[in-house]
Amino acid sequence: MAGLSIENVTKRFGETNALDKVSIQVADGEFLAVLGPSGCGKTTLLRMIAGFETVSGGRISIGGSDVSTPQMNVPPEKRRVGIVFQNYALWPHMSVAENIGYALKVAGVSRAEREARVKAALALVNMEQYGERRPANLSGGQRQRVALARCLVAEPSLVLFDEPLANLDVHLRASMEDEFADFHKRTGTTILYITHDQAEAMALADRIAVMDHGRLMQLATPRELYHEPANEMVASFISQGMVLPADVLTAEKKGECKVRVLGQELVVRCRPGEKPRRDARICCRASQIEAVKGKGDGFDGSVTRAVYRGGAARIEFEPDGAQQTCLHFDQPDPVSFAAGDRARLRLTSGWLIPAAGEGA
Ligand SMILES: Nc1ncnc2c1ncn2[C@@H]1O[C@H](COP(=O)(O)OP(=O)(O)OP(=O)(O)O)[C@@H](O)[C@H]1O
Repeated sequence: MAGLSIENVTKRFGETNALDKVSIQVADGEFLAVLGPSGCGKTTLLRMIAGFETVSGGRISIGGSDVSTPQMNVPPEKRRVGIVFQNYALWPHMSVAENIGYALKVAGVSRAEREARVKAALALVNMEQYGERRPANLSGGQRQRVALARCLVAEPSLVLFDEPLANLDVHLRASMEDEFADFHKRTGTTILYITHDQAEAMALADRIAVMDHGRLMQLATPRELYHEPANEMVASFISQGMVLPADVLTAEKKGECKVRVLGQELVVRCRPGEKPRRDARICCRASQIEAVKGKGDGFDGSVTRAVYRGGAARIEFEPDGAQQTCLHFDQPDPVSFAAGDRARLRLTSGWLIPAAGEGA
């Protein structure tokens, strides 16, 4: 297996900057997810790593050797990059074993070696007993495992997953997530996993690269993305974080500072070196909002929506004088809030979003 280095990569399609100076280092054996909304450049990045697309600027190297620069492009078949697509593209008239061994056959690998490698690849995805089956007689999850085995048989230096679970139903997705995680643990394969599903990325990846409009917004562990988003996009994209205007009142001390938000003063976590400033933003989570009884510290407003979801209700709330701001939190049973109710809320904590330009 090998590491992957993406350095300052830019891709232009006419006027469109599909990727803009993206840099991502994937360590040998790491599982890295690339996450972002539709059109953020995920597929373009994957196609460039695989060699199907040239780079306009920057450099891509695999295992320390350059494979893409504006001057040269190592062809896909010479990169030893495996790809698992969302549509498995298995040959229906071939058995599972034939599907997996086909590329080896075309490459002139002897029958004995082919059989041994197909058997080993089937074992890697826990499909030893299915070699003689036709793809039509497999479940969606099993087909995806065959597609993975077919990619592994070529002994790739890294494996790219292109939204591999997008076609599966919810239950199967969950069990395939477990299988992929297990597979990664067993084999130590370097994996770059493209998805727009953040739950999937969080469940699987060591680190996640969040992209938006062709730019890398933040590259961090799932926990860090959730607790310490580097900018407003990541704060609101990951787990529906709420972004609220704030004034920073005190300088950072022991990773915290005092802010004023919606008229309430509170202490939030922050990066080292933060200084008092106006027009800042904090990110807060549903679990950091609570109802206040009486006239304690907090802010008044109206409940705009209460949706019961079994065991708890999601309450949406508009603070007085802040029409653009919608807060949401969960109220466990017994649910008392209803649309139209007046209420007083307070924030219990939050994260001060670094000022623009402070980097990911
Ligand atoms: N061949 C092309 N010619 C022109 N523009 C392109 C081409 N391929 C991609 N783009 C543009 O580049 C941007 C990034 O597209 P890309 O397909 O990489 O996004 P994505 O994140 O994979 O989106 P999705 O999740 O919807 O597949 C988009 O604005 C897209 O319209």
